[in-house]
Amino acid sequence: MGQISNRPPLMSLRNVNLWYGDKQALIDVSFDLYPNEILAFIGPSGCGKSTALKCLNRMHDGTRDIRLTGRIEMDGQDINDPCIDPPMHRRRFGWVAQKPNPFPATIWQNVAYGARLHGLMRSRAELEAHVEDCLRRAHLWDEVKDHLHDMDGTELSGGQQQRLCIARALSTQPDVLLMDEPTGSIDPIATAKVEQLMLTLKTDHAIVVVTHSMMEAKRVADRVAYFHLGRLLELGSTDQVFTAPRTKEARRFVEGKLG
Ligand SMILES: Nc1ncnc2c1ncn2[C@@H]1O[C@H](COP(=O)(O)OP(=O)(O)OP(=O)(O)O)[C@@H](O)[C@H]1O
Repeated sequence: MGQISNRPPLMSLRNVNLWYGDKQALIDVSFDLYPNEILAFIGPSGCGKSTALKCLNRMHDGTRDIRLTGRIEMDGQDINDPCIDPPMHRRRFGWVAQKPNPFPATIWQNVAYGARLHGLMRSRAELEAHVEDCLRRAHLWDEVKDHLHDMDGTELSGGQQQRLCIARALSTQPDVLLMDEPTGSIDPIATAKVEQLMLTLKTDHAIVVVTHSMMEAKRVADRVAYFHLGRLLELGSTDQVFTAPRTKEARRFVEGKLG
């Protein structure tokens, strides 16, 4: 499945099937996720990209009428094993949604929340330094440093809000960032900033990004997974999937003939 480094995979999915009630949304999906890579999920609407993303951090837990078979491992351990504590598992992931969704709270509180919830910092001074570090890593510090406590996250521009959400996602010191169309509702300049940020963040995190933008996948992804009607039809280097797709469905999609 297109190993990209000598390091073992951080996550492995094997023969994963998922049903919403009677409807099967994922069919026999297998792939590995490596540390420090950006893996993009592409494919037509409704093909299972977001569903696959949510399997990684067990975001489906608690959703009614869902059934999952197959095996999902992280660091070699079955993530759905009863001995895994779901909140502890979820802490290893940062989630960034399409629409920026900061909490209706100050910029500082938005970023401090995750670290506080999980008791990650030992003192107020450590927490202050951590909030600054997350905001710097999200390329937002210089724009907000004078308004950490007197401005709500919701008062920032759309692009700034999305970088705030990324800073918030970094707060729990995740191994993996899951991004569901992170530039889908921001303007081109803000998009360029978020894409640049993703390329910086992969030095410390694996990133899985769902995108409808072929250009974005080409600009940021190391590997691309093409989903089609619930199946992962093709997985390869970004260059291979875009220049020499192996399946006719992926070829039609990257040529813009299948939406
Ligand atoms: N909570 C749910 N309950 C029932 N069916 C669902 C649910 N979520 C998704 N589905 C269905 O599962 C299939 C896969 O949906 P999913 O959102 O994963 O696709 P996607 O590739 O991310 O789509 P898009 O690109 O439009 O966001 C679709 O047919 C969708 O209607």
